[in-house]
Amino acid sequence: MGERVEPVVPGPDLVGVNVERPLSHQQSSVWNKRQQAVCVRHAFKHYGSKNNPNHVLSDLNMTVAKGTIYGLLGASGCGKTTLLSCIVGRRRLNTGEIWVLGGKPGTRGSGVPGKRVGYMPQEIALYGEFSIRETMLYFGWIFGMNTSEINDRLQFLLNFLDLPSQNRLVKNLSGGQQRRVSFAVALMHDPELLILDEPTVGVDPLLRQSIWNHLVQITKDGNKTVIITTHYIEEARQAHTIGLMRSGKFLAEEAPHVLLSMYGCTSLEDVFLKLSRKQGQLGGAQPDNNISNNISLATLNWGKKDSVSVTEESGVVGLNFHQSKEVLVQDSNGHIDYSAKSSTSKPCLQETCEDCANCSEWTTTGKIRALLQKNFLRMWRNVGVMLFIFALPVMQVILFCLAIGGDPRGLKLAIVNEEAPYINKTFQPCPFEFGCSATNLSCRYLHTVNTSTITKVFYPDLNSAIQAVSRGEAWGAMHFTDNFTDALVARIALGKDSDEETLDQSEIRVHLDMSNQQIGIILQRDLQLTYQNFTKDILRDCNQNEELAEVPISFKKPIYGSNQPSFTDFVAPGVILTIVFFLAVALTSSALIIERMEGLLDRSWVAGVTPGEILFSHVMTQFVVMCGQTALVLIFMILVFEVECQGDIFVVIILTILQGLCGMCFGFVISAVCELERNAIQLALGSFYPTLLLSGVIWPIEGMPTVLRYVSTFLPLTLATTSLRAMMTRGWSFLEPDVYYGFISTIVWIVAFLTISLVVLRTKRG
Ligand SMILES: Nc1ncnc2c1ncn2[C@@H]1O[C@H](COP(=O)(O)OP(=O)(O)OP(=O)(O)O)[C@@H](O)[C@H]1O
Repeated sequence: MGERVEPVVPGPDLVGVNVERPLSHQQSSVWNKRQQAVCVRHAFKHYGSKNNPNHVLSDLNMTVAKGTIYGLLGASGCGKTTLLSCIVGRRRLNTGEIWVLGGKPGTRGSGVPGKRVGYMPQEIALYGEFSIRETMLYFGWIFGMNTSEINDRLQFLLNFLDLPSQNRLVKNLSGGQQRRVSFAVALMHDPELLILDEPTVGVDPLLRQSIWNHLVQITKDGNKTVIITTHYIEEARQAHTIGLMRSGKFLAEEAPHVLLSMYGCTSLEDVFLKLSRKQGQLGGAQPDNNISNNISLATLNWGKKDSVSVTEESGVVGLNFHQSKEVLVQDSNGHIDYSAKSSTSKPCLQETCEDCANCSEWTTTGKIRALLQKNFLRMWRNVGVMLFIFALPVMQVILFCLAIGGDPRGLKLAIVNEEAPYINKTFQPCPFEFGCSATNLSCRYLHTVNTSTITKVFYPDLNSAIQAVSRGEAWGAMHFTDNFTDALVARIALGKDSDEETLDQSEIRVHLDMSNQQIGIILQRDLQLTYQNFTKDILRDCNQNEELAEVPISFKKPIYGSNQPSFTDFVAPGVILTIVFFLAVALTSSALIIERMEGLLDRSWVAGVTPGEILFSHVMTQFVVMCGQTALVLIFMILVFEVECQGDIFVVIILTILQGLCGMCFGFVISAVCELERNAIQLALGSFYPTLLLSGVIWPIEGMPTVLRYVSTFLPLTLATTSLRAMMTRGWSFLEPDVYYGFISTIVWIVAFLTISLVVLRTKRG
């Protein structure tokens, strides 16, 4: 008994076939060094609220020895991925402790998450538009490798995993090839701990075998550890230890051959079923205490010449080492120790983290460089989308300038002129010789009407004209009585002494369709102006002072703007900011969601990239795009369509860029808050109209009820719009409060949005 017994683990030679493989001397000595790669104690984790929690991990204990393969098995939804994400520092336990490679995940200097861990998530989690080489370069840089190291490793992985040409785009690879690339990414930096979440799902048997072969290979020297989940229970025979998980606990944590022998089963699936039934009967995870009696049988039946040398500290230990009160430990003399010592009370072996010294070399700058290159490459690869991103603001400006602010033209006016004769129902045009003695003043008035705005349509009687308006054929009906001229002359001559009939007959009667306020007001304005011009003409012809026709208010040269203000000039500043703000929202609102849904964000977190670094890289990338968009918007608005800009163009540009930045940050908030892309789109679109309506872009906020006006002031676009309007239309400098309030408000919003995004991202990261 004193002679050394070689431990045995099932070999990798055939997938699903239990072939025993003696451990190397080196490996077994490593196991005996009591090194733990991962140690989990009393782990509790739930999702959902405290009132309605979904308990996923309940008092779970796990020990993974260094230099071993640990197969994590269990039914779908039992909590495997959750456990792994806690191990890699993606999520935090509610209670309990986790030690990984001698440190606590997420703590400074632990290297986890970070380069000490290689993680292959369940999803493919690759950038489809990247080639295999670009994918490897990106992840290599993230892990602080230099390009020549990456190239060397890439060549090895291409050969080893039988990958196609390194220049093939990931999206054009088959599902199996993509999985292999994803596996290669996890192996890229040769991590100490490899965590593989179902790497063999949907993979053909040959490839599965080669994956397992490699895992066995890399753990051989005892320095690398692998935790792997799989639904193909039988393939896990090749692991050194198996953790059978159910309802958030381990039913057993044991070497596969021991499990098979102990339960007298020929397949691990049967063991799992047996244990699950047992757990069901017991109503918990406590295993059968009598099971230890089978252990001697198990060990006796094991192998032809070997017995199982299991040590508590190796991680390849007795039945349910951490779950039961029974501990199977074989002493140096080969005696099995059944002492009822609960392993759950055993603390994790805390070692110093020797390899963390070089963790600090792995700088934020390197990661940000990789993230920036990745973001720009993604943009470049989607060049069609990029062109659209730049064409969109130009299109919006062109459409705005062409469609908004112009005076309506060709407005039909139904005219009934009882003074003008009809011959055979055909209108007899008015004579054009208008002298002072001209008898037909209604014709003269009509002649003065601005024909580009108003199109005159003549009707024989008032009734048919009004019906035309009712049918929508004209915007108004204008009626002159049959003795309009005489009555008007008498009215002018008699003045205040005019009788009722004279006043009535000299009136130009207009019945307008006022359903469209803009058109109604324009018609009123034009008809009144026409009357002013008409009376001026007459007075001039009759050698009278034509100024008598003027309304005695004189509008001098305006202090700001012109006497004929354009609606375009009023709306343009708000429209510039709205376009830049919401384009930036559109650019960023789904940026993180897409990465999150594709599992890429998870991969980045585990690689040790922080939320701040991710946000910063996105801000930088989108900022470049946004500057281009801002330039195009301002060039088209100011240079091409000659929208008035009285102020300092440099300050105008700065404010516009800041608003774009503000929109980007708002987009990041949406992206961080929303789980699904469609929710992000809904939120972005849903915020567009309220912001547009309440920010004084299309209507002065002075027209709003007081409360709404107050609310409006605190929106990101309101003060900025007022500021830009003041600069563009009044030419005010930055020193005016109206101007600098816009800057202050924008900067405050940027900081607020960035803070919210960071907090939400950190919370979601766990
Ligand atoms: N982010 C989350 N929010 C709420 N519940 C979650 C979340 N992630 C997982 N769950 C729930 O936790 C439980 C365990 O999920 P987990 O993904 O860990 O299981 P799993 O064993 O990995 O499953 P599978 O083998 O199918 O991948 C499931 O009921 C799942 O619905």
